Amino acid sequence: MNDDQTMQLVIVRHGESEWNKLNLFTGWTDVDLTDTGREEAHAGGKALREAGYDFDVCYTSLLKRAVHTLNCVLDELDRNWLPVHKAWQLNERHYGALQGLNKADAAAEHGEDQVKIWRRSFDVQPPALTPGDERDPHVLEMFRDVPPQDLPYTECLKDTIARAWPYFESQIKPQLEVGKRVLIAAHGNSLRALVMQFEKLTPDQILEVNIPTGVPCSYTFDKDWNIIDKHYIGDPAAIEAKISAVANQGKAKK
Ligand SMILES: O=C(O)[C@H](O)COP(=O)(O)O
Repeated sequence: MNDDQTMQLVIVRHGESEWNKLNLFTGWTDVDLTDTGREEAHAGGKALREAGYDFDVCYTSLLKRAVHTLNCVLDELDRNWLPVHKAWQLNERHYGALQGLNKADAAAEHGEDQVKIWRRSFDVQPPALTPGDERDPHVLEMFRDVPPQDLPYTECLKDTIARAWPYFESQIKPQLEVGKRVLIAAHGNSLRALVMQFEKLTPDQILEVNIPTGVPCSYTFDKDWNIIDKHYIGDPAAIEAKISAVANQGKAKK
C-alpha cells in the first residue's frame, strides 16, 4: 500500500508479439509473445524490481500476449500471488478488417498517410469486419460472457476509450484511491486510450504518441489526479529507439 497521499500506477505494453514481428495489424487476434517479447517482459520486470517497485493488484486484458507479459513481470518481482483481473475492456483496439494485413504493404497500397490515420487517428475507424467473419468477436469463445452489443466490428481510439476508460474509472481508480499500487499490462492502443485521459491530451497530441513494447511506465498522481511524475523505467536511448520503431511500422518498405 502507498501510505503517503499519492497514487502509484505502472502501465506496461506487452513485449513483441508474433504479429508485431511480422508487422501485421493485430487488434483482437490472440497471438503469443515471441522469445524477444518474453525477454522484453522479463527485462521490464527486472527493471521494476531494481527500481524498488512493488504492487498490490494487477490488471490485464484477455489476450495472451498481455497476460503472458504480466506473468513474466510478476516472475521477476516474485509476486505471482498478487490478484490479477483480466478484462476485455483492456484489450487492444479492434483493428477491424485490417487484422492480419501487413502494415508496410498497406502503406504501399493505400499510402502512408492513410495508414497513419488508421493507426493513430482519434476518431476515424478502420474498415469494419463483416458480421460472421471468423475474426468476428461475436463468434469467438473468448467473448462469450460479454454482452453482444458491446462487441465491436472495428474501433477508432475514441471507441476504445469508450470501453477502457469506464472500466478504469469503475474498477481501477477506486483501488488507487485507497492506496493500492496498481500494475496494468495491456496494449499499444488500449494504453494510449488511458494515457490520453491521464494526460488530458488533445486528439492532435495523441496522434503522435507511440508506446514501446515491454517498457514499464510509472505514473504518480496526487489525490486530485494531477500527474506529479511520469517516467519510463529503462535506458532512455533504448526506449526512444523502440518508440521510433513502433512509429515506423506504418511506413512502406523502400
Ligand atoms: O494491434 C496491433 O497491430 C498492435 O498491437 C498495435 O498496432 P499499431 O501500433 O499499428 O496501432
